[in-house]
Amino acid sequence: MAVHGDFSESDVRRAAFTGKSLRKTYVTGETEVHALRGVDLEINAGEILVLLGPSGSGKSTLLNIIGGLDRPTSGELWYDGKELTALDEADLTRFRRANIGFIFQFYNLIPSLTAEENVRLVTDISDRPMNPAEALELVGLQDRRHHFPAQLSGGEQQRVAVARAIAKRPGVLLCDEPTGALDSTTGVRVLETLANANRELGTTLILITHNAGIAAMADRVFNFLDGQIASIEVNQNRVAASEMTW
Ligand SMILES: Nc1ncnc2c1ncn2[C@@H]1O[C@H](COP(=O)(O)OP(=O)(O)OP(=O)(O)O)[C@@H](O)[C@H]1O
Repeated sequence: MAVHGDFSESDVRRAAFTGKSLRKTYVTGETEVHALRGVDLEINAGEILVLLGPSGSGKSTLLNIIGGLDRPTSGELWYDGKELTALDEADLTRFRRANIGFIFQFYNLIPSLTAEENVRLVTDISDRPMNPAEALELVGLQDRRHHFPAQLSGGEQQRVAVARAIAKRPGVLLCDEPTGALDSTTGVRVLETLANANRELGTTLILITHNAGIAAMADRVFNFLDGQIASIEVNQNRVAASEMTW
């Protein structure tokens, strides 16, 4: 897909996470669930990282902690030299607004707003956003910007969600099953737009999937098991999103 825009490396907020002994325990009544059991990690700025693992192994818990939506029960998390686990709520919210874009399985677009208006919701409250039209061009939807979500296919709606997430130029994109609701061809198109953001904007991309095929586009894969990173795979030869099928 062609990508236009005047983005330079200096536009990118450099990102690198370091996690030390991250634990998360959920307590419900008498029951304790150990969702993360002492996770140590390094996430490189600008990499594509895939989190794989069985249901309940802690992937979403980690993603939410990395994105500042939740806090670990214990342990430290650092981003770009700052300790996120030491921030108060207001500063954690500021970190999240400035640095993190989220993409979920279901697109969470506002039905009564056009594609462009959905993106504008984010750009209106960001420091130095892209123009919404420019963000939609990056995901190949410049011709659909005046369409409402109901007038777009599932894959197109997810690409609007990607445009919304990248429009504030976040250093990090966190994606929880971004193709879970899509067929293979449409899912590949969405992954291409994510890979484009990684390549063109230098955005660090962290992606949860149940689909082991998607791991082929990653630089590295964290394999989760029972609240821990059981193994890490390094892909010497990353496969282009456009060449993947499942
Ligand atoms: N808010 C919560 N309260 C209590 N337990 C929770 C909560 N959120 C998650 N858990 C539990 O923590 C464990 C890890 O959940 P998590 O959602 O991180 O797993 P996951 O690997 O993302 O699973 P899936 O692939 O099914 O999304 C699970 O046992 C889950 O039931």
